[in-house]
Amino acid sequence: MNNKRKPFVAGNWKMNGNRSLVESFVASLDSDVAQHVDVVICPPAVLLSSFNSASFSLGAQDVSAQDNGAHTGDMSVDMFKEAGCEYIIVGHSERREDHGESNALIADKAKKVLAGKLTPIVCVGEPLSVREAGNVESYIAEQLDALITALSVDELAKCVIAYEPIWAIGTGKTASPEQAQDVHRFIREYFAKVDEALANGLRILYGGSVKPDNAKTLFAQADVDGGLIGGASLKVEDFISICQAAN
Ligand SMILES: O=C(CO)COP(=O)(O)O
Repeated sequence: MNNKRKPFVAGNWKMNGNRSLVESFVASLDSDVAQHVDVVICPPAVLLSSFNSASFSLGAQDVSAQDNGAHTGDMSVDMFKEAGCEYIIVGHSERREDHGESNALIADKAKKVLAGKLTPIVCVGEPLSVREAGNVESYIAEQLDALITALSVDELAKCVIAYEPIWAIGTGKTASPEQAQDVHRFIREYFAKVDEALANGLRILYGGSVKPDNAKTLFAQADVDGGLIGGASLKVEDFISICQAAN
């Protein structure tokens, strides 16, 4: 963690949670937790309207790349904005896998989110086979290239990047702090080739089996600016300890 960049912790509830979980978060997550950390909860879209708290921000888990129209089941940036979202996750590996989302589509989505003046949290990360073959950097570079091609330097500077190795998501196999730092450094250096100031200011989150007992060492890495938390963001005490670890 670098003290020039404000720490950031986002909880991605995925397809989990209900109104009673929302209530426990609103009751327990007070503004002390979010004093020095940007705290975001990304619940399923239907739960967004149940949140009423000024202590943390809201995010969506995905968005359409279209403005409106005949796209059954999709939701637009404007809709999420009206529902109180400040952030939208795009390119999560589960969206890439379950819905065949391409790097180009994800870059379009990020551009649309920025046009609506919200912040995209853009996910990248490799499957185990790519890591075992020693191709992590070229794989991540290809994911970043689509974004760098579609967005201006000013737009890129407004993004948050999340590195989520697929083999670490929901598996309990967290990347070691060194593995996380190696890829985070690579990502920052890759952006530095575009623009140094952009790279220095960019917040890069780690995601993949972050828990209260490993958060502190992960967040202590120089290029890890916080986390994107799945399973542990469904337990309010665990999520609070992870936010505290980022403080
Ligand atoms: O995919 C993730 C967050 O977006 C990480 O999930 P887990 O924390 O459950 O591994």
